[in-house]
Amino acid sequence: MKKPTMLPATMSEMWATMGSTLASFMFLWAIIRQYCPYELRRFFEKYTHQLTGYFYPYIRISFHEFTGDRLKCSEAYAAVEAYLSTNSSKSAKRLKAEMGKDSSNLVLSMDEYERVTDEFHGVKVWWVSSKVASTPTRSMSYYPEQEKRLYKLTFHRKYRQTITESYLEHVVREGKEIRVRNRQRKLYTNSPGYKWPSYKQTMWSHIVFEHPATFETMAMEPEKKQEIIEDLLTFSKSKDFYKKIGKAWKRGYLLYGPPGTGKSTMIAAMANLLNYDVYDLELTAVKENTELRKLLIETTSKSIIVIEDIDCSLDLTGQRKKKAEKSSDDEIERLNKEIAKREGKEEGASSSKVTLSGLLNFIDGLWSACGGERLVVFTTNYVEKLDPALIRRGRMDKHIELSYCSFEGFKVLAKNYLDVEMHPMFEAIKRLMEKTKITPADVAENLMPKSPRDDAEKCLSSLIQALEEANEEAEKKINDEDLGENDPTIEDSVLSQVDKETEKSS
Ligand SMILES: Nc1ncnc2c1ncn2[C@@H]1O[C@H](COP(=O)(O)OP(=O)(O)OP(=O)(O)O)[C@@H](O)[C@H]1O
Ligand SMILES: [Mg+2]
Repeated sequence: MKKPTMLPATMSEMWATMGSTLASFMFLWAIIRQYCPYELRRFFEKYTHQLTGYFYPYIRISFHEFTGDRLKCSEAYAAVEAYLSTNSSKSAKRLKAEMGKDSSNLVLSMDEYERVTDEFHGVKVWWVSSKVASTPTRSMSYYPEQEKRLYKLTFHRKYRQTITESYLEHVVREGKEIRVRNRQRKLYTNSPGYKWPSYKQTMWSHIVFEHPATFETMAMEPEKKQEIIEDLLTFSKSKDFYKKIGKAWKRGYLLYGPPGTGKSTMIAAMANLLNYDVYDLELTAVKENTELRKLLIETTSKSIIVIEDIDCSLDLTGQRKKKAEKSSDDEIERLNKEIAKREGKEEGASSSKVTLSGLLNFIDGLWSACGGERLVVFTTNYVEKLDPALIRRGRMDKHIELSYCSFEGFKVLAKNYLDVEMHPMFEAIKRLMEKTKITPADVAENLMPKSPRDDAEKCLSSLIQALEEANEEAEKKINDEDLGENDPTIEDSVLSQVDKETEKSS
């Protein structure tokens, strides 16, 4: 017969014994930690882990924020973060709030060291967000300790298969969808003030990308516009095709043309069409090739990497030119160097050591394949100055010329700026445009109403006036050139002007 009164006594005795055993063990462990040599401690730790693993029926999976020695933000971590942002906001008690897409909604996610439970097909799991201090690797040992964030997933070992085979896939899939839904597109730039590797977690700084340009608002020939749109859309849907042909999923565009013809505007329109982020790479702020590679690795998928005015960014021009191929460009360069010398700047004083081969590697080297789904866009005003190696197909797959405004282009601008599709003044504008070069930027400026009283007619006549002036100026220039060709006094006057300015400033 059972003695019911005995049970509580036995239980309490048992707890008491267990408590004191635990306390003794912890005391012993504290002594071991303090006095034992490192190897012996490792030995104890190893066997303690094995022992707890034997009795403790739970499995834990960690999702670290960075993979590959802090090289890249882990996609799994980002997916888990997004998944938990929706699923934890109902149950977590401490939440973080961030702005969501279009700055119109707040996105909540669990705060550090917060714990939430989730259920999947009747299986209960626990998620904890945590932080660990990471000791810097030997190469980075002069940098202070950094914190690494991670999520830990805990579940009973009998559900190992369900969790690893179905639940994790479900988390990543949903997380990615949520990320796309909440994503605010970003405009990144590499800030020149930081040294690599910096205390910051990433080499890019960003703001929300909010440029309103679209292909609809761009002034260019309709067929050319359609061709570019189709090219971009085909690229974005060709994941399997690129895999089949064994090519990294990326495409290079070279946009060239005079200033104010819409190169930068087109990049914004591309980003808006494809819903991509933009990485505006300031090449002159990059110290060396390794830094360039690091920047590349940190870019994410679905993005456009932009290098504007590539001819000005680096001395990439003429490196492979033969000496015999001297052109008038070389003459201009010589003049520029002379001016720089007189202004007290040393020749080639640029602090950037990025080389042409470093840049070529950036575009299509082995590292360029990481990330996938990316456009690389170069812009230049002087396409003929670029090294052919840089712009050959495969690197810059599509060359797009943006040129002076055509009548078709003007009609798009007139519709955008004035809501006018037909007007009797169009005929005169068409005639003038056929013989005068005017950039879309200049047309746009003239069509812009300058006061509330400015109507379509006022703006159109201002454009006609601008066109007539440009026409006169062009004719005058031609006449002057005929008269003063190869005038050596021009060079002298430029240099003496610089001399005067340098004297003044000193
Ligand atoms: N093709 C175009 N369609 C519509 N607007 C244009 C176009 N080209 C220029 N613009 C207008 O002119 C302004 C300047 O254009 P943008 O900055 O794109 O020129 P760019 O070719 O990048 O010049 P740069 O070579 O000097 O960088 C833009 O703000 C835009 O409003
Ligand atoms: Mg530009």
